[in-house]
Amino acid sequence: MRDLLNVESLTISYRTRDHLVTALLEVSLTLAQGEILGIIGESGCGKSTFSSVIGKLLGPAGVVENGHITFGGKDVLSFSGQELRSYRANDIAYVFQDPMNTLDPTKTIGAQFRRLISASAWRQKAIEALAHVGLTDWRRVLPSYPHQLSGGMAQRAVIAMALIRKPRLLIADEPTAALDASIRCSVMDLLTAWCAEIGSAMIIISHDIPVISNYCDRIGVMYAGRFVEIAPAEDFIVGPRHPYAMALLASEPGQEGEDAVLQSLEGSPPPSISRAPGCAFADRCIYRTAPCSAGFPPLVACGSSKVACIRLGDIHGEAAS
Ligand SMILES: Nc1ncnc2c1ncn2[C@@H]1O[C@H](COP(=O)(O)OP(=O)(O)OP(=O)(O)O)[C@@H](O)[C@H]1O
Repeated sequence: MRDLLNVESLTISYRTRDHLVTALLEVSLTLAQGEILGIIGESGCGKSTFSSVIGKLLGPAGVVENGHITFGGKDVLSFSGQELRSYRANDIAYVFQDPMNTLDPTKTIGAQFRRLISASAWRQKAIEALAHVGLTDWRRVLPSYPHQLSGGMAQRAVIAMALIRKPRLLIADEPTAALDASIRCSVMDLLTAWCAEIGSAMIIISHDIPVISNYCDRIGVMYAGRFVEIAPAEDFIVGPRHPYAMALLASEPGQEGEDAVLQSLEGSPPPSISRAPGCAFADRCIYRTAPCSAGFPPLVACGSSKVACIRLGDIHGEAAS
């Protein structure tokens, strides 16, 4: 499969009143056309920064200190004016956690579709898009204001608006976290089915590991501003390699051992992302040794995965290739 997105050595900070706060450190990743990548990691590890910068949506405090992003071979960070507008309108789309923050509360759903589609056939296209996400009662939905819809209906309308222009990449940041548990699967089903139909790649950010493992081709685990493991979903779910990924998975309900006791992930991520040498997870890692503090391990191939840990051979009895 051809590459759609290429992120190379990306380092990003936020400017605060008196200093720079690091958010991403030397992050590299490739996404193929049509591929679904899930990103997991505790709060503050850089997931939202990573997803925002792909759309050049960092905001005025964000500083790209280093690195490149190419999308379809074009240099995203150099986009401005019409080129940036066209990229955001046609190539990528976002679905965020809370549909009420995405939709304009002062306009009906119909008016919001009309703003998106300039063609005179906007109504028919909107009806078809709503049907795609299971909202067949368009006579009710189109004249409704967002607050007149349930959370699930509003998120389906957001998905319809995101996919109606057939983006090449959809970024879904916690797309079902604000929805009732009973409809999460159906919303994920329709989101991924529609992306597959139009050949759109997806990046799904979620704290929900079962969701990520069910729907994604690959899983990227972030810790303190870096990817520490990137693995095919089916390999990851049966055997994560990085100690942080192992601990994350072991702390998931359903992963209790024979004693029926769920392991907890001790400690918490660093309050701010440090650029000091050494593995950022070492403080919490049961496998740490003195060399872990010497320099950050790069992501290296390990079977079909990439893992950033110098203790891989000792932990799993296998050498990184
Ligand atoms: N506007 C900002 N100004 C200063 N620091 C910021 C800003 N936005 C994010 N950060 C910092 O950048 C780092 C990465 O944050 P980011 O929001 O990308 O993480 P995240 O993994 O998405 O977290 P969450 O799961 O809570 O959304 C954190 O240390 C965070 O405090």
